[in-house]
Amino acid sequence: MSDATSFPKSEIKVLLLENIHQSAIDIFGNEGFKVETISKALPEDELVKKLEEGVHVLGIRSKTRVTRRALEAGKRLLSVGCFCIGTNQVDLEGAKASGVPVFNAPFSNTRSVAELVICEIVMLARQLGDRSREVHEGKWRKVATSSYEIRGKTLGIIGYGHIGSQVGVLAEAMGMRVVSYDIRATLPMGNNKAVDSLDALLRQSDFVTLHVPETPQTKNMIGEAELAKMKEGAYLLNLSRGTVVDLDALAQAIKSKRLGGAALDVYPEEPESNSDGFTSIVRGLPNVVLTPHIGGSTLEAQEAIGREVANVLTRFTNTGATTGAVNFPGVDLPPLVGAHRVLNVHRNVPGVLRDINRLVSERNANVIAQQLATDPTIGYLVMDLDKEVANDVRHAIAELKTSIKTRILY
Ligand SMILES: NC(=O)C1=CN([C@@H]2O[C@H](COP(=O)(O)OP(=O)(O)OC[C@H]3O[C@@H](n4cnc5c(N)ncnc54)[C@H](O)[C@@H]3O)[C@@H](O)[C@H]2O)C=CC1
Ligand SMILES: O=C(O)CCC(=O)C(=O)O
Repeated sequence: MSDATSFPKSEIKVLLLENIHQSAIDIFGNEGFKVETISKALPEDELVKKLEEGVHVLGIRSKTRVTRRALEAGKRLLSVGCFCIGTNQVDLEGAKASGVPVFNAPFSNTRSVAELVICEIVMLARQLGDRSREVHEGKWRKVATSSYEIRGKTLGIIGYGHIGSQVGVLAEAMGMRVVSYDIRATLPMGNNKAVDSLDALLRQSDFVTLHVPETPQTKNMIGEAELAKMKEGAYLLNLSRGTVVDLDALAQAIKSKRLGGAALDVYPEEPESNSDGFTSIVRGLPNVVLTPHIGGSTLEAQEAIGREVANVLTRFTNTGATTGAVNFPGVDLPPLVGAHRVLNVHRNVPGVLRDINRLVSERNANVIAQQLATDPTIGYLVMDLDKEVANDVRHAIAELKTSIKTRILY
């Protein structure tokens, strides 16, 4: 039996973790929702406890793992918002199976990441991290050894999506030659040349930068074998996800001087909050720039992400619209006028629509508007009905064995 939900706005509980920007808190607050904020990521047990207490809208950034167990504990959970680009931290299939759409901000921090990549390319080429640290320590090493211009050098971009293509455009403006590798065909921006294999990219690039999502295919996609294919003295940048690079192999390639340096913003294990310490095999290596997952951490990006994700979550809560959800069939819906709206997520199995239509017609309900979107596993049906019968229809549909989540909007 599904969990039927309908309530006044003041009873909608929003839980925001990981220092989500005030712009989001303001949007939810102005909407009349109840907002609780916690500045760090929650480990699974604590998240389960919070969700069991009755959270309707959960907001996270990249660190909180939203597991199937957490989703199953969140009986009242309506939606999850990732206030970032990556959604690998959420069990997306588990969320879908629980009738919970997951939203993100697909490009509000793109430019911030791209700018940091360009900055770090110059840093690596000039050994800026090391020179700066030395001067802070009172050492004056004015040397040109192993310092280069980036003009005319080749930048290899792995993952030519939003961030990768922005990086390419900026790098060309700095006089670099740009090549890219992606598993799908993409529109090359500027003079970028797509190459047809990872090998080809690794062998010709002076700088290699990674902009792929965390997936089973990208896990350790840069390991010992791939590092061995890179040019002598080349540089590696990873501002995507920590699982993409084998850090033991990277540390070895730096120590043996096979690579000239690396810039890392993400790690396989990251601290949950700013007060936790950080240990890694790559700490203390020469010409290795380490940052604490700040690729998207600019005020501009955080403010924009806060607004963007809070708005889509609010729109889903108020209208049922799932446009932009990363794990759910998309239904774009206008605000509700002159009717009640029944929203039903169901298992996509034969006979489900027949059963729903029977319940509607038995109640003599007039369907004012109806939308259905499906994928191979679920269906999302939205019906605007006469006010007199809508609640009765909602309860009857919620009782169907095929229903996953059913709610009504007044
Ligand atoms: N360091 C930070 O603070 C941030 C990190 N990120 C990370 O950057 C990643 C990329 O972001 P976007 O460019 O917005 O994503 P996107 O989805 O626009 O682009 C990713 C590209 O990678 C390609 N790709 C996927 N698997 C691949 C594979 N095995 N080999 C080659 N290419 C592959 C895709 O086809 C796509 O074109 C995000 O998934 C996120 O993990 C994003 C924002 C901030
Ligand atoms: O700073 C954050 O919230 C995470 C940024 C990130 O990795 C992303 O947007 O995917």
